[in-house]
Amino acid sequence: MTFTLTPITYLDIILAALAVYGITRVVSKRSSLPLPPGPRRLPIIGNLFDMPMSKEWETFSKWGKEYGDVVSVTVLGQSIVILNSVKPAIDMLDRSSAIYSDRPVIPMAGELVGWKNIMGLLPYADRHKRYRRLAKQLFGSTKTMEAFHPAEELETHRFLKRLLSQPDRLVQHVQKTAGAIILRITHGYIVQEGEDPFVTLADTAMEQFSVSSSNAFIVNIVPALKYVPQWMPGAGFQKTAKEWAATLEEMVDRPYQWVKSRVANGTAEISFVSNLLNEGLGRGEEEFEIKWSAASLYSGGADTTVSAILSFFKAMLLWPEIAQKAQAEIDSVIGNDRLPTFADRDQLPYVNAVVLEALRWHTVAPTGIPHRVMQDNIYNGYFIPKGALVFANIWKMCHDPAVYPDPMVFKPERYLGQVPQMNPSDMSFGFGRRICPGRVLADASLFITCAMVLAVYDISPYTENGVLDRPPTVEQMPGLVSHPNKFRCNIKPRSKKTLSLIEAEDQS
Ligand code: HEM
Repeated sequence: MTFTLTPITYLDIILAALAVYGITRVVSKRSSLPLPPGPRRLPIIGNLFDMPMSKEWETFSKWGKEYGDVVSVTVLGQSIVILNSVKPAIDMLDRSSAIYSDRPVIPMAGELVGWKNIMGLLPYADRHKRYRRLAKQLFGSTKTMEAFHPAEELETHRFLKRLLSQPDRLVQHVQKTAGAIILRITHGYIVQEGEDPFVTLADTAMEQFSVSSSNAFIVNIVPALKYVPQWMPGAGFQKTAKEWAATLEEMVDRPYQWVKSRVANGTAEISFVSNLLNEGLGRGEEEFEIKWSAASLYSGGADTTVSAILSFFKAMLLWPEIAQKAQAEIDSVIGNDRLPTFADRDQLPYVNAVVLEALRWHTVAPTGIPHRVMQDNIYNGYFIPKGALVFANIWKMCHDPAVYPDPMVFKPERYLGQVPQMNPSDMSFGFGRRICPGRVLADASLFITCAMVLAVYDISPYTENGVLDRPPTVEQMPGLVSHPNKFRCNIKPRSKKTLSLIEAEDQS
């Protein structure tokens, strides 16, 4: 796919700076209290040139060392507050969630393409609360999630089979399985082997989201440009926005119509959408909210789960002794006549600790999604202005040596024994009223994948023409959702017995 982007020039930046100059002055005069500390601001542009172009969490962590756990910068009049430890994140985003739960407006992705209707970008208002209520009914707790355990087990078994037939396509299989599980739960849809039309559509729309929410589009820096008509020179982004809006609409509507027709003829599987339609919902506004909240779950859940599962594979490659310890636990609890299931979970403390460590070691959403402050506020003597964007530096929280000694080492033992270290689920899924609504599903997917994969496969260094690969480097790639950097590995059945478990007919 090719994208036409509008390059940003210094003139653009200066224009944007002048446009917001007035706002800066108003904000800075609103309180006599100081903003939280941070790097020195220049007149008008503030910290524009201090802002990292990617991997923000690294710069944010450096600032944290210099200025403390609550840091602030200003970019073209926009205040940005960075929280580098759990305490201020809980104080502000959880305890004061009534005023810390809005989201920023992203002109290109949100307004022009239409992603503003997705849960993650909705303003904090009634519609957002209704979406969340719907999602909570579905998988708000381990109990409600139980209805979907058979589907999770079945799809993960299909994943094992795909790995057997094409072990070199790990990333594609993980992507397919994550999409398959969510589409099954939200729409009762079973993905096709090979290319699946709904998965392809969703992946295209997500790719477009990633570009349209970046500063590659100047309209994201100068929002007033969104009013420029399409025929004006330089307004090519309006045409792109129209095309991408059509993809998004299709991604939201097609799977919904698919379920609707099955509910009408009585052949729909149990799912988020079919449950709601069977309850008699689905007219006008309700229909809009059902289909957009279902699509929100796909867009929030597919890529994040992929990142977490890939990091698990990489960790098992780098720390084979940990994989062996987990395998010994699985063998002693389950034997090797069947695959693990959710019913075994309580008897597998070490595997559960591997799941937690995978979540911490590689931080899937290193800076979360920014929250926007809805009212002026004071925190520890600092002024937090209305409209400020608050980033939780989740990467730092998960790699703080004071909380997790040797933070780059994968050590599931951290969570076992008399004095376990902090549970990384407490921060990995964000905070307050915006906390990830898919966290119970994410945890379930991670557990069943780790348990089933370890039960039947050995993960070892890749060999090409008899030459062993060197251990992969450990790096988090840029992005709101960060994947581990590329690596390859051998994935082989542990024994003839486990091979027969992989090849067996589906259990569920
Ligand atoms: C390992 C997997 C996952 C991680 C680490 C993760 C992490 C996060 C984080 C950090 C946020 C931002 C929270 C905040 O603003 O404070 C978030 C939001 C969100 N997540 Fe997840 N997530 C994961 C899986 C999922 C899954 C499986 C789903 C859906 C099925 C999902 C759906 C969402 C949605 C819809 C939001 C937006 C919530 C809102 O704005 O109200 N996520 N997630």
